[in-house]
Amino acid sequence: MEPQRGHHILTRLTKIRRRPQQPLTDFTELYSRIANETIYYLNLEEKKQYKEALQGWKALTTDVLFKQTLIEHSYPNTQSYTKDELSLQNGIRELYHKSVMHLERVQKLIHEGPNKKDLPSKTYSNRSSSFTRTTESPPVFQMVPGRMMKTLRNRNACSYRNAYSSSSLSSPINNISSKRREETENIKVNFVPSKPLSNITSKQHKKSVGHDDLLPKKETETYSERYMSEQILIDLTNDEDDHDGILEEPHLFDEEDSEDFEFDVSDYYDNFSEIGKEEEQPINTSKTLDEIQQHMSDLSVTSSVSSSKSTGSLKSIPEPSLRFLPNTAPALPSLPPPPISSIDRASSTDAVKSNSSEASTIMDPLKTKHPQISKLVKNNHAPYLKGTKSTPTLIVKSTPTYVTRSKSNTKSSTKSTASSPTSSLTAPKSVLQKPKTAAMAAKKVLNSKKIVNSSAVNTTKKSRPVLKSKTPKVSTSSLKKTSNHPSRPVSNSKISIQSASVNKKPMKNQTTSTNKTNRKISAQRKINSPKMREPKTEFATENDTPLDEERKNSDVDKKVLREILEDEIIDSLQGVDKQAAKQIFAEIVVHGDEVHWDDIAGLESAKYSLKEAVVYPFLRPDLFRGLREPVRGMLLFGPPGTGKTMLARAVATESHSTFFSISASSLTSKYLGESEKLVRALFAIAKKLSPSIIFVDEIDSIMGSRNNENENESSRRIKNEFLVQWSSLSSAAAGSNKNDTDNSNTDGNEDDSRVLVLAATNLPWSIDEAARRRFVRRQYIPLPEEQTRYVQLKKLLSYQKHTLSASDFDELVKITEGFSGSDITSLAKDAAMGPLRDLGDKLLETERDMIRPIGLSDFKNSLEYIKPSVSQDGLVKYESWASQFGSSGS
Ligand SMILES: Nc1ncnc2c1ncn2[C@@H]1O[C@H](COP(=O)(O)OP(=O)(O)OP(=O)(O)O)[C@@H](O)[C@H]1O
Repeated sequence: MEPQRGHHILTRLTKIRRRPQQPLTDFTELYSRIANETIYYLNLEEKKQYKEALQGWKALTTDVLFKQTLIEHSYPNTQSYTKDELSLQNGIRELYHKSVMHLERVQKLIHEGPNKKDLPSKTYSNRSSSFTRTTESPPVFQMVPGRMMKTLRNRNACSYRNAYSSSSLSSPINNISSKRREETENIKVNFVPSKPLSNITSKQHKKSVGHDDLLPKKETETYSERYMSEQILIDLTNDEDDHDGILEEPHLFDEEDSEDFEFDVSDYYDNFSEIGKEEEQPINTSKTLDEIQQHMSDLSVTSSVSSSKSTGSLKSIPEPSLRFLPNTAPALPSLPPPPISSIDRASSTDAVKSNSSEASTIMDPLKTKHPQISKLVKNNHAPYLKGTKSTPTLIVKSTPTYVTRSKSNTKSSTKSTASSPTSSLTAPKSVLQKPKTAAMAAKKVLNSKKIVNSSAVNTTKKSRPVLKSKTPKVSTSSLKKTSNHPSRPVSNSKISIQSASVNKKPMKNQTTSTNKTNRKISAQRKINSPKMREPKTEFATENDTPLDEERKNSDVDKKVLREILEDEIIDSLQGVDKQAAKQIFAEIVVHGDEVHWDDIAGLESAKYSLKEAVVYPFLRPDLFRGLREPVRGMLLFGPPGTGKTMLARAVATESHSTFFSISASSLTSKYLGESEKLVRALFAIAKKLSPSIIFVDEIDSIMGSRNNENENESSRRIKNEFLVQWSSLSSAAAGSNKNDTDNSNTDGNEDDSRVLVLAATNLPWSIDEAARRRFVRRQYIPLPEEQTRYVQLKKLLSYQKHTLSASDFDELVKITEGFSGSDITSLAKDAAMGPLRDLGDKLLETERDMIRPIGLSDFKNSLEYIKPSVSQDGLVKYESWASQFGSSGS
């Protein structure tokens, strides 16, 4: 028994250790915060301070969406969320929905309720968003972290003392009146994150799931009504837990607490729903619409809406169903724009165009900046945000499987639906999920989709499994939209090569895969299809033209395709850790900011080398075989700021290859063995998506000399794995055994060889010898020569007003001797500021055209403090290493 127990403990420990993320604390904090604010706004409602409450609910809903996105952005690996984390996440959503319901209710009361006279005249313009709060905040209920854990585990024993921290009270943010403090001081919060709001509701739902969900709902239903009638709240405990109630199980901690008044947020909510119903009066719908719009334009969180469009679409919607729509859409706080992949560029440009023409007025779920949110609101689906590291973007994902309340069912449904556990937890609502960031991968599929359509009949590789089998039928318009690289030469063989490139085996379960894909697509289509749409959605999109519909479908298709592709690729990789593969996908560089040869001044020799070594072989693989096979490694070395990274990016752009940008940190994991898995996954995916470039900036930090005694075990392992994988590229090519005359490309493995490790370093001498050997080409990128400096300066000033004559340029070229490309850019930027500096404060009033042009004097002034960053001594070292191991690339 003992050894067995020990084994179990070890297994658990290993699991814990390998868990790469821990969002529990963040979720706990967020949950605590929502609960606190909720209590406060409920108090306001109780006191009939509806305007303040409305502002609060709005701010809260917006804030929750934002915070949740941030958390999930930080912890994207939802699959490894623990039960507690999922429970909290679910609880957060539950409270969020309740907040939306209250928002509606309060709006209704403000505009149509009998208590208009109770409304305070005070306006709270600053409370339109939680990000600009300046007025009072709710009191803070301090959570004891351990207690939340206990609460979750012992769902029935969960009361919290309302503990105020003196600091929070004294802070301006939490500056509440002493009276209110007294009122709330005795409140104790009973956090039951996963507790269903009412058993009746759940039961009702259970009954209705089979048939009612397809029937049209009453037009007059509000978001809250719909939510109440449709929700399936996930409870990770079983039913009994709910029936037991708090009294049946003693409090496991702090018995003193139980003497105080206990407060259950959910109960409080429910009570308020009741109160709301009592207080509600029949509403004169005909006169309220404009009022609501007007009022919301004053109060709501900003969102981009075309007022004219909005009015148009609103008019087309029967009023009863509209009345609460405008206020239920959670407005997203402005987030940094995601890097736009070439795939999305067209659509995002459209979005930007349309948004720019729209006036910022009211929150209209039908015309928000975030169409997916509006779609969800239209469908009355609970919005759920997920963000990638860099793109807190939303996409709709259908979750066709219903989740029941039993543990086992929850598990099975998790398996059977999306990869993210949260997606199953929120079923049957549509889920907003993070987009996959494998933009390049998606591009390939989307491109290949085009090819499949056009060349499927002509393809010579009928026997090989082609991506067609994985590619769902999509509309031709979507295909047109997605082919953003018309000039990109993609061989017909590419598709089959891709699907068969790893392990040279046909893709498993070809039919299953097709079916799965089609199911996914059709599930998404169903959401969009008018048949499946619920009444509100139909009203909302009544005016949609077939083109709009087509566009929506194609957007959904693209997103689904991206997901499918990533899943397919990961599934098809054998011997590769799935988590590591997902992480590597996040490393794929999105071609948001392409660099072309012309953008780089000079460096002609380096450019030619790169073309010969990488670009031509990638574009004409048939010519580069046998003796002419392309190199597997190329090193760019030289002083900092000479354009090495630019060159690498230009190579990626010009060779139309998948570009992986890897740094030491992205391969380093503190968990034992994880780094090696990452390296293996990196090379496997690079082969799968070939032609690929694995670009390693500052390669010396990964591939430093192995003789270094200070090197730790982990980096040694990464290095060894990297070298092994790198070698496998060469052997794969050598194994292909092609000769120059063999022009057939039926082998299907040639793309494996189109993987290049491109690296850059400022310290070439510290690279390990084994790695140096693999860099067949070592290109020195020196400081720019006169001609290069001239070209660069000309380029930099080409879009600026300047008075520099040819002789001024000559002078500038002379005085910038020893400057790197980066130094010259800095100098030009600083000189361009000269005319603005002269203006001083007048800058604010001066018209753009009145600003004087840049002159030589500006450059001379800037030269006072912009100095060359590379020393002459350093240059000597580079040159001697270049003459010994490299080739010059000026
Ligand atoms: N040949 C060039 N043509 C145009 N711009 C250049 C050139 N070389 C450098 N620059 C400018 O310098 C900046 C830095 O270049 P880059 O990052 O490619 O240098 P690097 O050699 O990779 O530097 P480091 O070794 O420090 O990473 C570029 O963004 C660009 O503005």
